[in-house]
Amino acid sequence: MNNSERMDMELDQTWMQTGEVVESRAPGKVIICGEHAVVHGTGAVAASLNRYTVVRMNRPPAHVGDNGVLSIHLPELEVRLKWTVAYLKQSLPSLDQVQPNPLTSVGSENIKIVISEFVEKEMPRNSDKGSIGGVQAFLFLYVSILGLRPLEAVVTSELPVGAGLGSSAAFCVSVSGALLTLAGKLDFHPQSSDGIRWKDILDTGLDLVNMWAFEGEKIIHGKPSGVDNTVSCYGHVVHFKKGQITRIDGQVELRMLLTNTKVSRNTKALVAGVGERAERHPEAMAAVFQAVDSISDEVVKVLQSPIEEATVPTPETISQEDEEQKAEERNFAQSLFMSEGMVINTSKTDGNKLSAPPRPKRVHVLTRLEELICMNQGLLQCMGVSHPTIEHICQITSRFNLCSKLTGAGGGGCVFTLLPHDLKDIQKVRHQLQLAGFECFEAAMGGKGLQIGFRSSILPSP
Ligand SMILES: Nc1ncnc2c1ncn2[C@@H]1O[C@H](COP(=O)(O)OP(=O)(O)OP(=O)(O)O)[C@@H](O)[C@H]1O
Ligand SMILES: C[C@@](O)(CCO)CC(=O)[O-]
Ligand SMILES: [Mg+2]
Repeated sequence: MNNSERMDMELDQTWMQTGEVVESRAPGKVIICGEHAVVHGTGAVAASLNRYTVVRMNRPPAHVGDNGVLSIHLPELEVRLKWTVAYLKQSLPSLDQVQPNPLTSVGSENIKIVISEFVEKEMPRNSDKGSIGGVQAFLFLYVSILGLRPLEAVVTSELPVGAGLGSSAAFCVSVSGALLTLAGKLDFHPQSSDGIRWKDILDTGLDLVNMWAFEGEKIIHGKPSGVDNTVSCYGHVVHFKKGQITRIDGQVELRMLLTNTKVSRNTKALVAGVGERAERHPEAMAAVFQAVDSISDEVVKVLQSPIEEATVPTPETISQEDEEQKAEERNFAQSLFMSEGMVINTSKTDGNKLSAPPRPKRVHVLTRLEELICMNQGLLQCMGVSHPTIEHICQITSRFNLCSKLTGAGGGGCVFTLLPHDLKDIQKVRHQLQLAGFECFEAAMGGKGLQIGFRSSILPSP
């Protein structure tokens, strides 16, 4: 039985009441470039992934009152919890007295402390930190947005948890989306573009979801930049810097392979580790972050450039251009020829003149992107967040002239490999990765963000 069938069965068995049933789905993400540095204020480019976390919530009818229960089922964490509302009110008196205000997160810090103490007390002693963090984030969002009311929730996911694909953000976004829908705070586009099941949310509502999801991410992550929840919420490919987002409607369609190292890691610890390294070596790390920022800027330019191929300059074309442009292009051309195994005879270069290549060479924009991705992987090594398994995957894919880098927090998790459109032997690459013990899958980037689905009679009027 797959996840969705399991959820359906569960819903049908337990939720056949007349209450409201809402579904919410939020995508995972890949970071094309800029992770970690983005926490320190530089830019990152990220895209939503066609894999989702889905929440189903049932709010029983009002007459159920305090005899109703709050039940949370998180199958990915093997967590099932249930309390009567009466018990919650008795255990959390300070929260019972506050009227929830879904429109602002002011005052959240106090609620977080109360919830954290409650979860420590209620969860089994041997619970792992991941489960505790997930339950804390859920309860915090529930109390803040809906208050202490009966609710049944199941959260399943197509994303590997804790593997760099933004599972924590998809969790926070989908939970916030469902709760805000039940609280009546979201408005929907009259025409749903995904059939009757999924509705798109108007932007003001998405801003609200993103604000709450960020608060949830803080509980799981410690110090998130906000890039993961933003991409999961709004979807598409975005450039993110200091909370500012710019959607990139690029010309270049990206294909990628994701390989899971299966090495478990924790984003909170990795982000903290980079922060400590930055404190030990402030200047060196500032330079590393600055280099990542330049890479992100260039990735944006490449993604927005026309699909037609760029021409690598010949000596004739160079002589027509200004000096600065010449130097930049010469370096780029040299690095390309070198990476293709061609020998550059530097003695033949004369000042700004490039030794003549055999013939004018045309370079696809994807080649530039690949090079930037490799550079970013090198800088992530400098930050101390790579891992031998990540390096191993990079080596395997480089045998096929493919470029890979970690995505997300690193330290294990998933590696992302850019696939050229004309790549014919993808099966060979996959086979080599599988022989080395890795699991991989092809995924699409840049789809929609959060969407809401309704069951029964509560479809919003068009
Ligand atoms: N489906 C889920 N159900 C419950 N909790 C989840 C779920 N998905 C993620 N989480 C919470 O998020 C934590 C994993 O988040 P973490 O940030 O470490 O990894 P990630 O988000 O998958 O990767 P990255 O942040 O690098 O993109 C889990 O331990 C859990 O607390
Ligand atoms: C490592 C990090 O940069 C990305 C995790 O997907 C953390 C963050 O931005 O919050
Ligand atoms: Mg995360």
